[in-house]
Amino acid sequence: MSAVRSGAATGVPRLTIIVAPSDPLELVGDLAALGPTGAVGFQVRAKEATTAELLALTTAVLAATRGAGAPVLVNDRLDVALAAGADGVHLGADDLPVARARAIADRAAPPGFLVGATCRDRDAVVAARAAGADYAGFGPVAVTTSKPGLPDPLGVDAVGRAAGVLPLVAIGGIGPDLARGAVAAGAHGVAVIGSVWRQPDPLDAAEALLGAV
Ligand SMILES: Cc1ncc(COP(=O)(O)OP(=O)(O)O)c(N)n1
Ligand SMILES: Cc1ncsc1CCOP(=O)(O)O
Ligand SMILES: [Mg+2]
Repeated sequence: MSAVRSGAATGVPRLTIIVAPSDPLELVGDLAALGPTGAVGFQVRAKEATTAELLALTTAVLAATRGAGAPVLVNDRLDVALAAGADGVHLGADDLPVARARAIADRAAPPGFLVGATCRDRDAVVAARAAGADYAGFGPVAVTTSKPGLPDPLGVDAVGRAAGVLPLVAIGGIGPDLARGAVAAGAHGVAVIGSVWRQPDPLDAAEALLGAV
C-alpha cells in the first residue's frame, strides 16, 4: 500500500509528472488516478511549442485528468495557464517575475491557483514566499539528463537547509530512493520526467514514486 498523503492540504501535489508533447497522452488519465485525490499532478512543459500548441496540449491534459481531480500546471506561461483554465503556473528565472504573476493570478484566476517558483537555496525560497509563491521547485537535487545547462546538483542536504519556508518540490534526477530521501529531508513532494516517462512501465514507475513520497 502507498504511504502517500494527499496533496490536498496545500493544493501542491506530492508527485508532479512533467508532461512534454512527445509523451504518451493516453497514459495521463491513468497516472492522474493513482493515489488519493490531488496526490498526483501534472506540469505541462513544452519548450519548443508555439503558444497555440502549448494551449492545445494543456487543454488535452486537463481533459484527461479532470475526472481524477489532479492539478495541472503550465510551465513558464501564465497567459496559457489562464487561457486553458489550468490550476497554476511554474516560473523560473527567465519567466514572468513571481510577484507580477501572483498579482495577475489574484485578479484573473480562481482562488487556489498555484504559483510555483524555481529556487536553488533557502534565500531564494524566502524571496519566493515574499513574492507570493505557493511552492518552490527546488533543484536540481541530483544529476539529470532532462534539462541541459543546469548548475551542479544541490544534493538532499540542501533540501533540508531550505525546508520549512514554503512547500518544496524537489526536482532533478529524482527516482524512488531520492524521493524518499528528499521527503525525509523536508520536501513536500517531487517533480519528475525521466523516472516516469523513460521507464518501461510509466504507471508502475509512478506508483513506486508515490509510495516513496
Ligand atoms: C517543479 C519544478 N521545479 C523547477 C522547474 C524548473 O523551472 P525553470 O527553472 O523555469 O526551467 P524550465 O523547466 O522552464 O526549463 C520546473 N519546471 N518545475
Ligand atoms: C526541468 C528541470 N529543472 C531542473 S531539473 C529538471 C529536469 C527534471 O527531469 P528528471 O526528472 O528527468 O531529472
Ligand atoms: Mg521556466
